Amino acid sequence: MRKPIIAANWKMYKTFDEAVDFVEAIKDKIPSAEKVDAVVCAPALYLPTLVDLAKDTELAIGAQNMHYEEEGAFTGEISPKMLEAIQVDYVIIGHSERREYFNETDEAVNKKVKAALSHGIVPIVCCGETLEEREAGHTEEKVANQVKEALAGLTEEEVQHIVIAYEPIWAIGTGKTATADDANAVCGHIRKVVEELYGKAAAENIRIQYGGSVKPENIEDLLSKEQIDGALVGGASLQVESYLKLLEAGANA
Ligand SMILES: O=C(CO)COP(=O)(O)O
Repeated sequence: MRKPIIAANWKMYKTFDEAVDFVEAIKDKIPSAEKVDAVVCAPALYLPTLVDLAKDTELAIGAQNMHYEEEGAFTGEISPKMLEAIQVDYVIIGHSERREYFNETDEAVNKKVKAALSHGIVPIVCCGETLEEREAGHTEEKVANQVKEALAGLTEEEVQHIVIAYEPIWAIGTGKTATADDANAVCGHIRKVVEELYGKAAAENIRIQYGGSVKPENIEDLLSKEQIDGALVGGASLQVESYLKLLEAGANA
C-alpha cells in the first residue's frame, strides 16, 4: 500500500572522506526504488558531493535542516533555494534536537515545511513526546499539536508530498525503543489527525516513519505494523552493513 521509506539521519557525524566512502560503498547495493525509498540525510557540507555520487542510483540525499527564507542576513543558515540548486531530495524539519538545542518553534517548522515544498524538496517532519509527557499520558495530544502546527495552511495536494517522522524523544540515542505496538498506536493517531485535517485519502497516502533507536534487530517488527511506513535512523545508519540491513528490511516489508 505505502512504499516504505528508510532515512538515515547522520546528525553531526562522519568526516567528509568517511561520508564519501560510505556512499561509494552502498550506492550500487540499494534495493530497488520500487520496493523502498532509501535516503541519507548528511551534514550540509557534504551534500553537493553526495548528490553527485548518488546520481543515477537508487539512493536519495537529504539535508538535516534549512532556513525558510529564500535568502538574507541569516549567518550560518542554508536556504531552500540553495538545497534545490544542488538537487537535494529531502530535508528533515523540526527534529527534536533542533527544537531543544536551537529553540526551533512550531511556527518556524511550518514555515520551513512550506518553503521546502515550494522548492520541490520533500520535508520529513518530526514530532515526538518527552518521557514526562508520555508518563503523564500526553503523548497523543503533544504529537497531534505538533502535526497540526507543522501542516497549518497546507493544501491536500501539498500534504501528499510530506513524510512525517514520529520520534519519541526518550527513545532517541538511548537504546530504548518504543514497542512496535506503542509506535503503531501513535502513528495511527497521527494518521487520524491527518484524516481530520485533509480527509481519508490524504491520511491513507501519507507515510509515517518511526524513529528512536531503530536497529536491524527491531526494524522488522516495527515495519510489520500497519501504521508504520518506515524509519528515521540515527546511530544504526552510520555503519554500511547496518544501514543496508535496514534497507533490506524496508524492501521486504
Ligand atoms: O534522532 C533520530 C533520527 O532522526 C534517532 O536516532 P537514533 O536512531 O540514534 O535513536
